[in-house]
Amino acid sequence: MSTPNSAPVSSNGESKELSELLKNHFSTIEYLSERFKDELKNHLATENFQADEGEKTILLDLSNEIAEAKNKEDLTEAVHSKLKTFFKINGLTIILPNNDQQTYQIYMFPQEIRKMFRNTVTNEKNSFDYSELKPLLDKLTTIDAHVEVFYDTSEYIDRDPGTNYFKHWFEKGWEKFAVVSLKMGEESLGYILLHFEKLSMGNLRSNLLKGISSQFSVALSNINKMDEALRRKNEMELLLSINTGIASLRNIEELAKFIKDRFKKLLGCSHTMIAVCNEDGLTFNAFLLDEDAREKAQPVYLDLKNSSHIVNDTVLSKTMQTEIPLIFDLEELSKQKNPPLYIKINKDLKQQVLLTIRLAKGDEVVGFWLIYFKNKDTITAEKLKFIQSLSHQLCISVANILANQEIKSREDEKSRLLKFSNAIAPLRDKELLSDMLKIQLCELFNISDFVIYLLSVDRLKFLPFLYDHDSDFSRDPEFIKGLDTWTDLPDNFRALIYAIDSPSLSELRCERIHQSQNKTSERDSNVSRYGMLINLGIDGNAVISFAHPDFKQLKSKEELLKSICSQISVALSNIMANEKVNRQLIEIDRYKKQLEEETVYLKEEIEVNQNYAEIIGESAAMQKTFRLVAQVASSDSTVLILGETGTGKELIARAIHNNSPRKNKLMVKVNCAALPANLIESELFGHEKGSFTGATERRIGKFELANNGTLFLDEIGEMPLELQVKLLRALQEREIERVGGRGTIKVDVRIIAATNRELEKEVDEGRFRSDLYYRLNIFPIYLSALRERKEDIPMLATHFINRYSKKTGRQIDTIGNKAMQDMIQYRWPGNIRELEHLIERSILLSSGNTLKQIHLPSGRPGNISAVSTSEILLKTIDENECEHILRILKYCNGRKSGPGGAADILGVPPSTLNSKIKRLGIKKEHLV
Ligand SMILES: Nc1ncnc2c1ncn2[C@@H]1O[C@H](COP(=O)(O)OP(=O)(O)OP(=O)(O)O)[C@@H](O)[C@H]1O
Repeated sequence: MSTPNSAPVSSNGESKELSELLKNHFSTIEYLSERFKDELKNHLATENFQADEGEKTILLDLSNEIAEAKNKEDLTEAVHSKLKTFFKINGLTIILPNNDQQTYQIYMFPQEIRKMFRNTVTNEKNSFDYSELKPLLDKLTTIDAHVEVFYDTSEYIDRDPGTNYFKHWFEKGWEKFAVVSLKMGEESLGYILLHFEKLSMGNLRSNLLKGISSQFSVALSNINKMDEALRRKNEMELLLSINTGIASLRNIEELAKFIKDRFKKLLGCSHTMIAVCNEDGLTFNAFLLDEDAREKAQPVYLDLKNSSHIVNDTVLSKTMQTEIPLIFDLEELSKQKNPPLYIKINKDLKQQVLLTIRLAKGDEVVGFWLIYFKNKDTITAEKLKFIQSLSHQLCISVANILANQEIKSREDEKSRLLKFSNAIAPLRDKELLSDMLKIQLCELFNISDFVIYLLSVDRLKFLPFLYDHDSDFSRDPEFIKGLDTWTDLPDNFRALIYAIDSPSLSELRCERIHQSQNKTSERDSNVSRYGMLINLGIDGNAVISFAHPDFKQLKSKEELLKSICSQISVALSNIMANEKVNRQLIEIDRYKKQLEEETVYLKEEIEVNQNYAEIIGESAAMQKTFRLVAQVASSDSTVLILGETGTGKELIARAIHNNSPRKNKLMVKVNCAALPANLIESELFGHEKGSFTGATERRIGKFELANNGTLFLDEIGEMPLELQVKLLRALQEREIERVGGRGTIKVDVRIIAATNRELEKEVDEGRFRSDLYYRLNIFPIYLSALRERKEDIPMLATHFINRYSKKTGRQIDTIGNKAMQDMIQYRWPGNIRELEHLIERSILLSSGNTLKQIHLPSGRPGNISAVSTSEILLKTIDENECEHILRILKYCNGRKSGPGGAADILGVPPSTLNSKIKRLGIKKEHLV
């Protein structure tokens, strides 16, 4: 027959074997029953004792009754009735050893006696120490029992303080007792105590007593066997049901419920705990804690669960060495210095005994089962055996659950990694990646903030690359300043970086890089910084630094963190590659735009050069101008060209540029009057993408475009005051800042400015900054109005007739006298531009080879010049200009643009005319 140890029920696959086993048990019980009667008879027949016929009859009679006995109670009743008849005993007690063979139990009383004592004495749980009866039992052993020896009950009263049985007997008047030893071979099965009142003491007739003892012993032995078989059967059944139940458990909660529902009552324990050894083999973690204990011992109890404990204590190290359950006295254990938490908690919970058993798969110790009892007596040898059997089932269940947990956590980890990867893979923008990393890292690791630093190849410098935009340090000016700058690593941080050769979690407790991060950590002293190296392949390395309140918790997720860092590495490499491509695209785009703009300028230049190839003028004023141009051209000096509109300021500016060392670079023109005030800054200095509404792309400004060339600021007098400051700064610093840009850009530009305004007057009236005026007025060139150098008119007229004849395909060789006279008399408020335009127009309207008529404004030649000199002297240039524009507007019926429109006649672009109308305050009503 198998024992629970030799046939542990370990899996469903073995249940067939169990059924077989149970069948065997049943047949054993039946077989034993049948054998019992035969054995008794044989025993009597083979026993070599002298008995008379009467005794034999009694014995056979008893034998029959005993044979009918199904259990110990029946047996007791049978023996009692016979002994009462033959030996006139007053009472009978049967003492049986407990399984430990160390203690005994007054196991059975006949019913009659129980009634007699009104059930004040029972046969339940009344073990007493062997030592109390030792002298008596020793004597019995030596004299082999079957004797007529009477003992005084009174002598044993004091030896039995726990149960007081002897006291009861004595008080009943049973002053003597005799002992009959029950034996099977060498095995002691127990004793029968026969109680007598002194007077009724009779002859014990030892042969008969010996026969009864033998019969009783055989019967008891068989009943014991039957009981054992039954016990094993029950145990097997229980194990089978536990096996079936436990095999289906998939998680800790189910196991906890199973233990509570199935084991606790069975074992009679208060609560249990399962501890699982960690991979290091030196520590364990509470795997399953009984909720009954949890309710009583919060929150210390949770500490037990959330932290690792050392296996090498007095209890668990012993438990580890053996497969049998061990029993510890909690009182004793708690006396040791710094007892483990699981001992302390349970001592406080008033537990008396700790029973431990290891949970092992072969030689591998998976963990421990700790069972707490309030009372030591509840633990019986059967329970110990049973617990040992259960431990195998439990170990399998725990191993299954751990394996499930492992599979689940791997699956979780995989799906987290997948989720993380899906979340960051499509991101090509640093800001978006930073925000996504913050969300993901928070969710996965509960981090407070993070920064990713790129490390230079020599690991001597670092650059903050991605960071948590919500963190305190992201607002720290020191941190912001370092964002675009490679900075030397602090010594302590460098040492740490050198120490990390592969990605692993490191504490950065003393190695914080930025002061602001220190501040964050100091404010919340529970938060420390940690770091991990990120391998970027050919791009070198980076370090992720983050704040976290719990190193242990973080450490437990180190593997996941490593995987995440690998993913981050891919994302960083993508971003860096993307940034590189973007930078190159921007650069290409910039070159493209520059080329486009340069092409436009070159085209203009070709066109303008055709116009400006020849500067006509023989007058003294023009000769003076030519000299000045020659003087200043070769230098880098700023030139200020003054003169009425159309006097040739731009022409002179180009002449200066074309004769300067910068002639192979661009001369870029900015018409300060033609641009809305809010766009001039962007026009001059450029802008970054998104710096203002409409700035959909980054654009370089005229300053950058004119780099190494000349910037011609036409109509400088129209520049708004607020921009004059910025212009002045650019001229002084020789560097500009794009609108919305972060840094400054060095430029090497020669400035030529022009205006038809009297700048000094503008300065006096506060419309022009004096400092800018002085900055510009380094080399002034004044161009006289055409009316002041009328001697140039014939040459200019001839020049323009030639140009426009060719252009229009007309063959005009000469100009009629009248037309020439008209032109000389005319005042030319629009100066040479007006002359040029009138000639072009007149050519178009003429016929024949001679230009006979010049179509002067108002159609009345010379009428404009018919004003008196005194009238002219009393007017300012602005008043004069205002009047002239008004006159032309009226002439054109208010039409400003298009051929024959006011701008066309005045020889200015419509935008210039508009700004002049605005500046001079000309309104529609003035035209009436
Ligand atoms: N001395 C000159 N010889 C030939 N053409 C001239 C001369 N001066 C001016 N022009 C012509 O007159 C026109 C106007 O000249 P320009 O644009 O240089 O004048 P401006 O003073 O800059 O005018 P505004 O102040 O309105 O900008 C141009 O077509 C230019 O070629």
